[in-house]
Amino acid sequence: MNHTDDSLALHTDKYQINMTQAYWQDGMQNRQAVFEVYFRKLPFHNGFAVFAGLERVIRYLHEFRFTESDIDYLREDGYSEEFLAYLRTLRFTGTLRSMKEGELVFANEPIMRIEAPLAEAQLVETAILNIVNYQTLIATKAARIKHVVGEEPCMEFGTRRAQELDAAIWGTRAAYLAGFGATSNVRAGKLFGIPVSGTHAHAMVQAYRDEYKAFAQYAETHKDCVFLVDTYDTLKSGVPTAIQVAKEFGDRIRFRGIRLDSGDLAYLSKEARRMLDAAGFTETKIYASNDLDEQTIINLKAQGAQIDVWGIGTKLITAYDQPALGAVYKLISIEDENGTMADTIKISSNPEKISTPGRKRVFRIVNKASGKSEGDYIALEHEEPQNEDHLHMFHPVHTYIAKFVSSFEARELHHTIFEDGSLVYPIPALQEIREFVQANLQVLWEEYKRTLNPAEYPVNLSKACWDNKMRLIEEVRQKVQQTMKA
Ligand SMILES: Nc1ncnc2c1ncn2[C@@H]1O[C@H](COP(=O)(O)OP(=O)(O)OP(=O)(O)O)[C@@H](O)[C@H]1O
Ligand SMILES: O=P(O)(O)OC[C@H]1O[C@H](OP(=O)(O)OP(=O)(O)O)[C@H](O)[C@@H]1O
Ligand SMILES: O=C(O)c1cccnc1
Repeated sequence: MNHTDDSLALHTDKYQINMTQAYWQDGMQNRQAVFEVYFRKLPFHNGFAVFAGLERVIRYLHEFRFTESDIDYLREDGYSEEFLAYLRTLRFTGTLRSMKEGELVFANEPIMRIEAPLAEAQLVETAILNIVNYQTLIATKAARIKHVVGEEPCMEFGTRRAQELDAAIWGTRAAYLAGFGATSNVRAGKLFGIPVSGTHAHAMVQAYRDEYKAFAQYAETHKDCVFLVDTYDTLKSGVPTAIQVAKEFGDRIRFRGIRLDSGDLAYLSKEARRMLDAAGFTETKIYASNDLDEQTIINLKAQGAQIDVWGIGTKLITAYDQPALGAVYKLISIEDENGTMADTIKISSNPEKISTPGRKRVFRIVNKASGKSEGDYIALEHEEPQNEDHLHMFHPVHTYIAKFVSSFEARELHHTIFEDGSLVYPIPALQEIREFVQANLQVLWEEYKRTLNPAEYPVNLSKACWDNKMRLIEEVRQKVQQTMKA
């Protein structure tokens, strides 16, 4: 490395810096700009996503600055001294409104809203999307897996397969937040207080060239023992040897379990259970791992597998079946040359992809009688849906799909995190976020939670928000027509 890696300011796409340069040269850099973060499609065909990444976004914005090494590097790239001097002064001075980490989020609703001088808001886009896309994706995958597992513990085993070090660490945190119970990554334990636990690998049995010696040595050195029983022959050698060592060591160890890591996990777990029970080890748990995900787990359960603890690595930490969430960062409002805010829109031939202009608030409309959510309601900044007796909720594209809701609680989902550059939000403990996820899931009807073909959760626009969108679409249409005539 030629330069010290002492900041994340350059963790951005070059075009952000180039746009910033254009704004700065034009004197536009301090115009207030409002951007929103949202995705258009839920990952894994799931019925909801679990938002994760806020804590890291907070750290990033808090520390945002171009260091001398960043400036030196940009100088080599030919940027002018005047522009570099300007970059050196930049800090995040804006306002961030965001959903809390652990909030359930759906397609086409703003997760975050960044309101800042244009240059700042533009420069932070890439890192914010990088963080939110990955962490939300993994938290959602973890929630899917946890949903099919149910009450049994899930352990995160993915570090060796993760897309490098950061992904392992923050992915583990996302998995824990969404309901996993422990990780094998010791550094994640140190950094975030996640419970760390583990068994042992085939290498240990191979190193001793003998299962008995390996298990016995493990038992000599550890009170809690989980023996990996599939190195040679699970039922003929692994399980009997584990039982033998456990009997020999008696009270000197706690024989917590055995781990199965290959072969037919349903058959082997049932046989192993029978053998452990027959030997009196009815409390000893059966751990299973080997490329597990929600599909294999559903299948194993359907076969009556006797698995008590699930170790899940590759398919979780890499979001194997959908390796990217497509959250975007879109400009929704910008200060014009007269100092007034003007809403902006991005048109698409696909109506679902047309952005929704203007500063907005998102509410979860919870039916007071059932305690369940009727859907999310996106309103313009000044609106107070809570004050309405009957809320008209209609589909933003197919507007005839509509209902009136009464006796509801409109829970606002955005919170102020930074106010004019100051952090005003107390970052919650990870444990609290974990509990928040479970409480949020309680509010969702089961129809939205099933992993296969879930029902589509309503995300509606208020009439005022919808009208504003239609007004801008018409404005753009007229502008395009005038351009064509000219
Ligand atoms: N009873 C089962 N029903 C459905 N899937 C299973 C069952 N048992 C195991 N699996 C899954 O099938 C896949 C089998 O993996 P693989 O082909 O690598 O076989 P293996 O026995 O694990 O071999 P290896 O020794 O190379 O690990 C894994 O994803 C595993 O989780
Ligand atoms: O299967 P995952 O969900 O990724 O869980 C982690 C895997 O990592 C370990 O073995 P590794 O894959 O390194 O080697 P092995 O399976 O060939 O023993 C462990 O035994 C699991 O199988
Ligand atoms: O502790 C384990 O059993 C473990 C840890 C990482 C990967 N696979 C298994």
